[in-house]
Amino acid sequence: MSISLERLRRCSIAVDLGASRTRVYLKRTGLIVDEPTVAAVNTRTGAVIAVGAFAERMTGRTPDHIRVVRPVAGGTVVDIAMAQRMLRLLLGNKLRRAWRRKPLPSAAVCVPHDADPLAQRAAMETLAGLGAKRVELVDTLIATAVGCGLPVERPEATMIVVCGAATTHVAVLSLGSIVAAERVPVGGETVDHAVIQHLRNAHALMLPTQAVRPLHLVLGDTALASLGAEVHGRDVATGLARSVQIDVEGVRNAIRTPLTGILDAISAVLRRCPPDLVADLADRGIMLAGGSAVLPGLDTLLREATGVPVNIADNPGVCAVEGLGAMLEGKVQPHVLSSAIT
Ligand SMILES: Nc1ncnc2c1ncn2[C@@H]1O[C@H](COP(=O)(O)OP(=O)(O)OP(=O)(O)O)[C@@H](O)[C@H]1O
Repeated sequence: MSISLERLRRCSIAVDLGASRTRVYLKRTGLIVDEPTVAAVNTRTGAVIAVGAFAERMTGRTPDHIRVVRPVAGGTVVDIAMAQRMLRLLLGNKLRRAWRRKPLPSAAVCVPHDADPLAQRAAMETLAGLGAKRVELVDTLIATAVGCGLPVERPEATMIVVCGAATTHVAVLSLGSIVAAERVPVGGETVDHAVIQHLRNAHALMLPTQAVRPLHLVLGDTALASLGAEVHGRDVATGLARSVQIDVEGVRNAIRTPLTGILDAISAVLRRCPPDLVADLADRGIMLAGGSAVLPGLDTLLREATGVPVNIADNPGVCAVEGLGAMLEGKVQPHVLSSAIT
């Protein structure tokens, strides 16, 4: 995936279509959309009745004729038509105004490092269907590294761990390009399922998916965690509503188990790197990005297992689209990404 920085500067919007959230950056304006990648459809009429946060709130609470769908899975657009309808509604007037200013615009879109030609094509068609005359594809890892403000242009190793909803990417970058990268199917959703499974086994309680995030917030705050937390769900046996006081340590362990997959990916990447680059990482450490970077205990787990410093990016969820935005605005010097972007 090699594209020209000059062509990127001609793009008017940058899009990051994630399995969990969709982010859009409009040139000279900034981030204009940061919403869940969700649409609610009336199956009788085929009409999209809600998108984004409103549609996400409907999950698990809809009557038979309303279906909540996610057009992106694992970083790949799986339903192009639905992704276009969702984007159109999320952008609304903002898109029309931008399109009016520049009638033949180009758009840039992030795609996973290992996206196959079909996945790349799906991302291009999604944006082309919105009226973009040219669509530039940029590796999500490069965009995220730029968005985190990492000195990727230097001849020394930088390790980035991008922990999203469905997947985590681990990569070592040097001289503006990716030396080694690995993807594991572990992310925020995997952790949510592990927590739900734990409460089912330990407390015979079925927890709604939307109740997991408040639990993460409690676990991430030592003072709140020491007070414990009460969760509401459905009793597995009786089917009735029930509340339980959770065992904080048990939930923490449940979260830690799937996260060990990320450690395996880090080891695999390090094994493929030349020794000089691995030595650099002892000082520079690991940069954690992606929405799940703030999962309680992830940074500590990585720090303890690798023995190197681990930093969480500021606004970890939006690093990719902000990095892409910086390329559109011409804030990235050509020498910075000389080998990844020609
Ligand atoms: N405060 C938080 N605590 C725990 N998890 C969080 C928090 N904020 C976001 N997440 C998790 O981050 C994930 C979303 O991350 P991100 O926005 O990077 O996803 P994405 O880019 O759509 O996913 P992918 O990269 O897999 O396509 C969700 O699974 C969500 O549960």
